[in-house]
Amino acid sequence: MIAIISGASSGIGFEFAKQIDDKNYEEIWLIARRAEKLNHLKKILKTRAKILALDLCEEKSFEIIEDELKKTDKKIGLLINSAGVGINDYYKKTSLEDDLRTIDLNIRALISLSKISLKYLKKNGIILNISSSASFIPQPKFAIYGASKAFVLYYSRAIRREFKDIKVSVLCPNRVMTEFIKDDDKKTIKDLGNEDIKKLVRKALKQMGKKDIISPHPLSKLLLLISKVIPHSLIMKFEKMLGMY
Ligand SMILES: NC(=O)C1=CN([C@@H]2O[C@H](COP(=O)(O)OP(=O)(O)OC[C@H]3O[C@@H](n4cnc5c(N)ncnc54)[C@H](OP(=O)(O)O)[C@@H]3O)[C@@H](O)[C@H]2O)C=CC1
Ligand SMILES: CC(=O)[C@H](N)C(=O)O
Repeated sequence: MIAIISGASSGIGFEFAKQIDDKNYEEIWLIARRAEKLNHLKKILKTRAKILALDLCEEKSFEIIEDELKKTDKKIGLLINSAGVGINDYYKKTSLEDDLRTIDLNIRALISLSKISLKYLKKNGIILNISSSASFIPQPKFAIYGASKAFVLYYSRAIRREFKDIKVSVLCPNRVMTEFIKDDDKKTIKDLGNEDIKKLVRKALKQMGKKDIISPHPLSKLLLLISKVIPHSLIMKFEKMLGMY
């Protein structure tokens, strides 16, 4: 049985790889562009790792992954779609190229990897998609990213209900200090909701498959609740007053 992690070269994907190291997978497949970071991770892991240094914004990467899956006799026990990008800025300031890249990675790559994996997932295998607390309400000054994560949330919840033999969960972290967070983003009110990456991943591994939405941070939980009971227009107005956009 193998585990596949996209976005394994840093941040949340990297932490997942470390924490599943003792979970009896025969192999962990590590996907991201930076081969040197993946090689470093491979050296740390006790489990045999396969490095797939690929750009998931390129179609041919998925052919390569599928070829590898065809070659192995092992089934997938766990697929973690963690690769993701996002630019925290006003829509008029981001380039179209970056906007489309966000969609390509956060949406197209995630559904491509999931679709390819379906045939190779073992009975009761798990797909864990990484969305975000930014998926709960529209995100002025983070519009494309927030919308891409709303896609991941809705898509994951929907397909979970279609499958009998595959478990799908969606993780919605609040804010995690990884390479994702740029220096300019660091000092905001969002700092109040910073997650401990180890704790986040530990909880996700415990709840994946069993729970539909996994949102361990108390602020994430609160935001999810608020997003269900208070009109989004009012929440965004409040965020404006707090200077969040
Ligand atoms: N950090 C945060 O506050 C939060 C993050 N998230 C989500 O968690 C996920 C992981 O983010 P995080 O770990 O924080 O960020 P990082 O920037 O640390 O990790 C992103 C990962 O995606 C990979 N990646 C980026 N572009 C590509 C590409 N074109 N092809 C293949 N891999 C790519 C990167 O590897 P490489 O550069 O080597 O290709 C890296 O491994 C993302 O989906 C993010 O949206 C959700 C909520 C909060
Ligand atoms: C980067 C994230 O996804 C985070 N939840 C945020 O909204 O800052």
